[in-house]
Amino acid sequence: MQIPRLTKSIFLDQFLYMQMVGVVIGLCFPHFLVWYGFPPEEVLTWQFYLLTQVAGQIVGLLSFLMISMVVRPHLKQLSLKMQDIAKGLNEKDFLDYSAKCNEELCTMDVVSNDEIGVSASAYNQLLSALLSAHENEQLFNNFTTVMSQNLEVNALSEKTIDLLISSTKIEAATILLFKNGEINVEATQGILKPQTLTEHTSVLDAVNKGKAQRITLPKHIQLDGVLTHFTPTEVFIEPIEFKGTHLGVMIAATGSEMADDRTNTTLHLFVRSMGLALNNALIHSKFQRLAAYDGLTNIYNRRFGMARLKEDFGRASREQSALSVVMVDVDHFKNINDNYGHLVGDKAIMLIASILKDTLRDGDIVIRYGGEEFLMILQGASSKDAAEVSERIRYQIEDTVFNHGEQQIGMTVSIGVCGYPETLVTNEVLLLDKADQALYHAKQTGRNRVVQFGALSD
Ligand SMILES: Nc1nc2c(ncn2[C@@H]2O[C@H](COP(=O)(O)OP(=O)(O)OP(=O)(O)O)[C@@H](O)[C@H]2O)c(=O)[nH]1
Repeated sequence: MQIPRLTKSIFLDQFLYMQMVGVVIGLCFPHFLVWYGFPPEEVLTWQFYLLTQVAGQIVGLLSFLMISMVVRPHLKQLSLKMQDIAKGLNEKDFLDYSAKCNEELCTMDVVSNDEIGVSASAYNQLLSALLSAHENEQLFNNFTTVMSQNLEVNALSEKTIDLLISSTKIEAATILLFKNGEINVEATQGILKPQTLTEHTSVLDAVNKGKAQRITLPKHIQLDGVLTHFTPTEVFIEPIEFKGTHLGVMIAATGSEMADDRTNTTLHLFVRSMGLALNNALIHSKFQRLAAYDGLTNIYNRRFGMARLKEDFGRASREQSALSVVMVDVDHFKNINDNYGHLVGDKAIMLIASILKDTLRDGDIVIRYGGEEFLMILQGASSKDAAEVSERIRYQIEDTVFNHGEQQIGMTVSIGVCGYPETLVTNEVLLLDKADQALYHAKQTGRNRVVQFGALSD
């Protein structure tokens, strides 16, 4: 039953109704006393009426005060806390509010099982739903940033695993990707021997057939040291796909605690969204490779080589460290083309490129500089060191016989070397130019030779 509202305040309405009840009680009470046996001449007097009216008003007032004292503080607490949330939501960064929000500060005490208690507990549930929705929003924002800011497959995979482990119950994870017919470990954290997972049937099923698996391990089964450093409770094998193409698989394991809803949702969302981001990253790396490599020899092309030389020279001149460039040119290469055809010439170029590549140390690079001309950048090598390496290369090429059917084709190279800072040049183009002069000298003085620029100028 709804009692009509008299004012805009429920508490004021309550007060007015209690006063009305007081008036009615004050009017009825003398008649009740007559019915009970009191003499009418004593109780049906205006003085007695006045007295009962006053008593009725006092009872009405006390009842209003009691209700105000019992109910009002709870409602007030609820309204203040709700105002706090509203303020927190309006602020730009809800993060501050949620960080400050502890049980004492934000939650309501549930002190009764009536509507007031139900409101308090509904408020608490709403608050925790709001905080967890906000946490999820933050997490997905971070994930979107990771996806949009990382175009490298490796960085993207590593950062996704970092985020997954830091924000869910997942404690170890590995991302395996399918590339050039092989499954490779792209990023891993907390998984022992991730490489062995590439042969596991469940993993192969995920990669080849897109089959997801969730394995719950009973508590008594100890898998210590097999998959992770800890005892996993659940292992997820989730295929990573893009438009039906299987790109790879994410393997994730929870630690002591089972995966909660947030972990499940996050894991699935990450895996689903990663398909697109990884596909973009793979395309990007293919383009990068195409842009940096020479199609015939699969070594760096001139464009990439020049950019790299600029960087290396900049570092060497800043740190005053050694850097040598070596120009290698095949002798009378035109004859090979003329005598055996261009296809054989191409194979000969490929052979020379692979010999050069195999001779170099880690960190040194070989570039196809022109048709049958190669450039090598040797970091930390003096001109003397570079000449020694060049001499080995010259000898090895001279010693290698290139078989074409029945025929055996011999090749030689001429090499020009220039080293910084022995030859004190101001930029990398000048350094190259000096090596080119040394090469020219090698050609002019009979070919199949190594010439150092420094020796030239002496
Ligand atoms: N097959 C093949 N030949 C190429 C390629 N690039 C350049 N050449 C050939 O390499 C030859 C280079 O000839 P030249 O510059 O005259 O030099 P060379 O015959 O090696 O003589 P020297 O350098 O003076 O010892 C030319 O015949 C080019 O056509 C290539 O990618 N494939």
